[in-house]
Amino acid sequence: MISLWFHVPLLLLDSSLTYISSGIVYTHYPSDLLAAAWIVSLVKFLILGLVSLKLYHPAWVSSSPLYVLTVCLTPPLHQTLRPYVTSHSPELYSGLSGSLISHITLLAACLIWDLAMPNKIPQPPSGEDSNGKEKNHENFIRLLKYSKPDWIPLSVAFIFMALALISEMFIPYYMGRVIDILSSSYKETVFLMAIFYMTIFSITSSVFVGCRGGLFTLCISRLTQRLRRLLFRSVIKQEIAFFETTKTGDITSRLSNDTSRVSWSIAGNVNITLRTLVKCIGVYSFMISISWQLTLLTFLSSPLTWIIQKLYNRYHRDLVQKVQDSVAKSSDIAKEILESVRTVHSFDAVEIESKRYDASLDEIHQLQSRRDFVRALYLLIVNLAAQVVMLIYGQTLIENGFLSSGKMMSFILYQMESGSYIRTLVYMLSEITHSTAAAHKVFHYLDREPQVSTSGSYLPDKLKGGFEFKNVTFSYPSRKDTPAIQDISFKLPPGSITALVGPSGGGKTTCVSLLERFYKPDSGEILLDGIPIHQYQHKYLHTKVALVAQEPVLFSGSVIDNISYGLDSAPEEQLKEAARKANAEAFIQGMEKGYDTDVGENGSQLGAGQKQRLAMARALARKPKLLILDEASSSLDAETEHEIQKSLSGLDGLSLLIIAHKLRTIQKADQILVLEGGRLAECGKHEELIERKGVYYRLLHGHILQNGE
Ligand SMILES: Nc1ncnc2c1ncn2[C@@H]1O[C@H](COP(=O)(O)OP(=O)(O)OP(=O)(O)O)[C@@H](O)[C@H]1O
Repeated sequence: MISLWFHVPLLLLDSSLTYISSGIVYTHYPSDLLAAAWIVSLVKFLILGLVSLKLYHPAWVSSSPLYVLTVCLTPPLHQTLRPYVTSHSPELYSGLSGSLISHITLLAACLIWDLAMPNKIPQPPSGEDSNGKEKNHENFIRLLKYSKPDWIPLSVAFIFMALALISEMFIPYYMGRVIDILSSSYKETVFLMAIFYMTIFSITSSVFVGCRGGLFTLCISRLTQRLRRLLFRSVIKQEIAFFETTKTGDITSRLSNDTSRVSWSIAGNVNITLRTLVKCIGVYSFMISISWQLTLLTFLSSPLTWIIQKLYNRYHRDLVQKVQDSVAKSSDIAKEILESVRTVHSFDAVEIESKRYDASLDEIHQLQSRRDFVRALYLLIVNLAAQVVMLIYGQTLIENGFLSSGKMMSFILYQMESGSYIRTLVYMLSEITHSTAAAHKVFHYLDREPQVSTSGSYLPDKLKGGFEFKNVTFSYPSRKDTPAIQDISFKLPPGSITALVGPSGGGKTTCVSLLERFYKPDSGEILLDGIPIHQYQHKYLHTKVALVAQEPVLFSGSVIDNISYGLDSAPEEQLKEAARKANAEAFIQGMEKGYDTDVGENGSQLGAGQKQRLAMARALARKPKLLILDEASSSLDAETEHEIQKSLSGLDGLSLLIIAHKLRTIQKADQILVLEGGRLAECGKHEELIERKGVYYRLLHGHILQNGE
């Protein structure tokens, strides 16, 4: 369990280092054993930390630098706390005994931990983790590339950032000078100069900060917009199955939350990280120039801050993820309820649904409160830890005349800033990689290729319009093991009328979806004039096959906008002609603004029959070769239905594929295809099928009994 190759070299190196460095430091600095102990531990940490990285550490030591840090911190911490606990003053450790004590204590602690909680032993990083880090790195580079078009405003922003930092850094320095002037011999000109410089640096830093902030915000919003545009284009072209297996909430959350998160990670977080890094360097230079001893003490507290920050980051990140998930869940619930508001009302479930939404809001609130509480606690601990040690030691330096109170004041101001910079740096370094995890989700959609290819390029000069299903079998992606249709073959000759009938679940809609290329057949082929439909140019095919669904979707906008939907340019006369054929002209002209009347969101200002006729006009406006009417006349009265059929049958070369439950309307069809259980059960004319007394006969018989027709 205990790896000799890890512990023995560390122990030997530790004791030799303690021996040598103690000798040097204590001889040069005999008056303060405590400070010397901390300096020795810092030196040891730097050397041992580097060496330990090269040693293979046992599985139960989660990280070798952490192990070394604990070993190095134990002696000076012991020395610091000793006077308070035992009233003995700090004393010199001999090299080997000091190291042995800390190593043995730590080993014992590890063993007890190991025996008490074997499952909590951290595992060495797996290949998957390092892969993940690599991926994050790649994502980060890719994001940088997306920011390339903004390189000019970004560069200017960085220049403003540097100028703002330089100005900011002089402010605490001049504050200290003011205090020194006030507490020693007061000279008005010197005092006024110090105040003047302070004012100038304050003003310039504010101006530069404003310019920098404005430019960064501009770049962030431009990047967000760029990502959203690309993502939307990529998502919208995916095949229908993608939308069936992916929640809409998931997609909208990628579009709204993740894209802006990603932009922040690149422009925002990189800005903050660089700014903090430069500030850190500047602040520490000023601090060293004031007192190197105090600066060293601050450095020593930095690892502690670092560990606390690391732990906090991990916990905080999980919480933030949970908050995001619960927000997405809550908006999914709201969306679902609002979309089915009619059902909610008709079942009088308003109260139940309101409570369901309330519960989701409560969950968000609880998680957010927990996140804020943890943050407050963490800030308290971190600030206390850093300040106390430094203040005690600073007081000793002032008493011994090594430091003026003004300089101490400047130092405190710098030190307060430095602590927050270190925390920000650690936070940001992990936040950048973490935000690129959001980028990973965005890129996943961005890089996704539609499973149903839209790359066909065949554009015939002339099209007869004969469709054919050849041994087509298909199962939906969500039900791979149950085929929706099996080995179906039939032909739709140009200019013919075909009816698809059959019991519910027989596979009628599936055939239509395959014709529309919403899905790709698992086997078999669908041909148009003898050529597989996937070889035709996507847009061309969709002008030749038009669908009118039972509940057509209209878009907010005018009547004419809806009829011309998806057509790049179509003469107005062609659109009106389509409206006439769909028997829609009379009701359109009866409306206040005629063709310019707004139909409302999803055509809410139209009745069901009007919507169907408008959808039919939209389909006819593209001059299709095959018009699919999926229960498309269910909301029409018999007279309108008859009118439409009459005008459609007059269209040269147009084939009709009618899915109808009203079997009366299809009796004149050239062929009737009966689908049952995903198979083609019967095929023929109405009279032939009646004679056969099969599925169609049973369906018709049942239908007559039901409707009394
Ligand atoms: N999106 C889908 N995902 C998974 N299975 C589906 C999907 N759509 C339909 N199915 C299944 O495929 C089979 C054929 O369904 P289809 O909708 O094509 O039948 P239909 O004859 O049009 O029925 P109806 O007359 O009720 O509309 C059914 O078993 C159905 O449950």
